[in-house]
Amino acid sequence: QCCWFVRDMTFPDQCQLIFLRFSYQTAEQAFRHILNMVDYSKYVMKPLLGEKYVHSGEVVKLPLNFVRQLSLKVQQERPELRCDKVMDTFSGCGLCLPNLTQLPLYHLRDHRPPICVEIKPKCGFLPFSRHITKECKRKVCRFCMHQHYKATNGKWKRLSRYCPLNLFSGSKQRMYVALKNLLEEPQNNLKIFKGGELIFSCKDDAKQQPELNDLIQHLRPYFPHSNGIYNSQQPGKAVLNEFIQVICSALLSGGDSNRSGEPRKVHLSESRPHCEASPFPRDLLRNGNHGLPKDSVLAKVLQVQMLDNLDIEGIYPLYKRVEQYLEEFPKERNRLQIDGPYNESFMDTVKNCPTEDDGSVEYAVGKVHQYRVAMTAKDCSIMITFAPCEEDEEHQLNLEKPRFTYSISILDLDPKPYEGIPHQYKLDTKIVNYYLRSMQAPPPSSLYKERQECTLLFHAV
Ligand SMILES: O=P(O)(O)O[C@@H]1[C@@H](OP(=O)(O)O)[C@H](OP(=O)(O)O)[C@H](O)[C@H](OP(=O)(O)O)[C@H]1OP(=O)(O)O
Ligand SMILES: Nc1ncnc2c1ncn2[C@@H]1O[C@H](COP(=O)(O)OP(=O)(O)OP(=O)(O)O)[C@@H](O)[C@H]1O
Repeated sequence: QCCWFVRDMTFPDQCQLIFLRFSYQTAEQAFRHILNMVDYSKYVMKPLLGEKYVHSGEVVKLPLNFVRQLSLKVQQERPELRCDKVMDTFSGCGLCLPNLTQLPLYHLRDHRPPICVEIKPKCGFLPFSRHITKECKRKVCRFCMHQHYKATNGKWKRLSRYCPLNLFSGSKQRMYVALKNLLEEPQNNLKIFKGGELIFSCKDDAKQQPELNDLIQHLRPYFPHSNGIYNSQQPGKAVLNEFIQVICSALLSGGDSNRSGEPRKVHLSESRPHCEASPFPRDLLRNGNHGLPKDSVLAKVLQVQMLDNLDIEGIYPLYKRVEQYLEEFPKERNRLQIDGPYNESFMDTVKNCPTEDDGSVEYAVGKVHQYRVAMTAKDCSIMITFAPCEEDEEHQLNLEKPRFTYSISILDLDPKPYEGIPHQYKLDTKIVNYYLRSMQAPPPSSLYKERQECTLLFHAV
């Protein structure tokens, strides 16, 4: 089943679209831009992240009258946070994608529609570049530092306890904590859909808290045995426990097994594996070096994020080298593929960039390309869609009970603009400075949502 799709909304119908919000001088330019996006997804992100996770979509032409009507409808229903965004109603170009909140070929054998969990995990490692000048960047992750800046500038009213390093740790306990923290304070990092309809996300009114009890009611039919067998005092919590475990299993599944049947693990991070801003018992952190299964969606995303091995502090001088060169030789912009095309040759530069700086513009361009690709992976989302399945179905999550069929995709794989690098450099400084300042005067505890006691219950998975 597909639907008309426009950013934060879904419209049940026959097909699915995302409209661009950029404004162009000509429809031709808009068409070329959207084609560029599809090529980037197809020739760069898909080979890096894996065929099975990426859906590149198809550029389509639409009647302008239809686009205008749709734009009016969207504008009325847009969440307040996104009211600064507008749809392109002039070019008539759109991107047609499968509806990832539904399962392909899932015909409602069961009365329970698919549940889809969308996670925007953000950067899952601590930078290890020698170019870093602020020591705190080696100890506290960008997401946790950024929370303080976002709270100060009013993007969010409360701080999130979610830490990407816990999610990407490969440790079930730390992943559990990360997902629990996302449920407590979803911000723009967690959305949940049921049958394609959004049922859980951050509230439009940032002061309001998302309703966990409503979510539990939605999920209860999917985990019927949690209602009584264990934890009979708190069946709601048992439902959430099981739900989190299903998400963890999906995030760790990869289908790649060595001879013993255990998934092969990769240890990607060269930096310390935990963030000092995320309180987690030391003994649990010491308890084994987990790593992620090689083909898991988290390993794929982290691997691409780590193409940023110089950090913005190392990239900015290289960007300036490129800028200086382009000032002298403006026609070289095309040869160096600064604005695409995103094809095999662009991908070659990303993959085969030398490790040592030889002072050339080619080295600088290669590192800048790698950085931009890593930025896409730091801002993408993962969608896990699952539904109850029958015993003999493929792609089952390896849980004793209940059984789910599932599909995992990575979305929002737009190229990040080359011109955005100076902004990234300034933002990095601001984030660090706000963090250091807020550490001198620690934030009032009211900035955090009150902690709810939540028992960790583990099943064999
Ligand atoms: O810079 P960040 O880490 O704040 O990420 C931006 C996101 O903010 P977040 O921190 O996830 O709330 C930001 O998310 P929102 O639109 O604010 O939900 C965008 O994804 C932005 O990308 P773009 O500039 O629209 O292509 C993102 O910008 P990029 O840095 O990825 O270009
Ligand atoms: N193929 C899809 N199927 C179902 N829902 C989707 C699909 N693509 C996107 N969405 C939903 O729409 C939201 C916005 O999509 P997306 O982030 O790709 O748009 P964007 O314009 O690039 O946004 P941003 O400015 O935040 O990067 C996603 O967070 C997701 O909830």
